[in-house]
Amino acid sequence: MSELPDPPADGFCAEAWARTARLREAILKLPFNEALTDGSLSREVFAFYIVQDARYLVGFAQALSAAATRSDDADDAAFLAAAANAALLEERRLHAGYVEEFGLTDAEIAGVETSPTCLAYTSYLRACALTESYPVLLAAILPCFWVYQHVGTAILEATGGAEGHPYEAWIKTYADDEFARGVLAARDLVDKVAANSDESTRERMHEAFLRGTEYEWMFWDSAWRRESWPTAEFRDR
Ligand SMILES: Cc1ncc(CN)c(N)n1
Repeated sequence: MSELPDPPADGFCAEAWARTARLREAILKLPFNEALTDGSLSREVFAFYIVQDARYLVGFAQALSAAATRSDDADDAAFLAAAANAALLEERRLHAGYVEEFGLTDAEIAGVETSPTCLAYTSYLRACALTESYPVLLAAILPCFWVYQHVGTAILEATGGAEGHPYEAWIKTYADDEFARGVLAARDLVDKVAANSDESTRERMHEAFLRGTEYEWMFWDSAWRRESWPTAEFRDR
């Protein structure tokens, strides 16, 4: 691992991270992440997660693109637009590798309904993009970067480098220095925007950061349960 600069010890992000410590601990202890760590996670559950996540990434990239259009700083807009591009191309390429490895057909993927939690999380990000201020939108997006880096790094450490692990590519993507640099850049941007916001906006940013982190917990939990719509049996089509 190369040297990465230390993130600031104070500011919005440090406080948001401290306020969500218990939730993050709970994320690492989720059955999905424990099974991902010890390699026992079934292909069926991981495949379900991959299909949902590919759909999630479209909503995430739309929120990032919306944030890019709302930034009046050219460098920040370029960072957000590049992050949207990376979510749509690089992360979805990772998914495509698993789709090929598992031999999932287009028909099988199309047959998996978008889960209530996946729809709720992407709808939340899209709603923030449409109705919230730029600082609150950025705070809602940040857990998508930061929590994944945290989980990827924790699993890499727990597996002693993930060599030969069944989910090695996934673990290494999110524990990678390049991904960590993106997280640091996102944190710098959020800290800068928060420092220029008033107190009530900063409080709304904390609420959005918490909500995004809660959705991260829910996303892994819903994948573990292969969540479906409890109302599906009442549909007339
Ligand atoms: C649900 C979710 N959250 C975050 C990430 C990392 N971009 C992701 N792939 N999926």
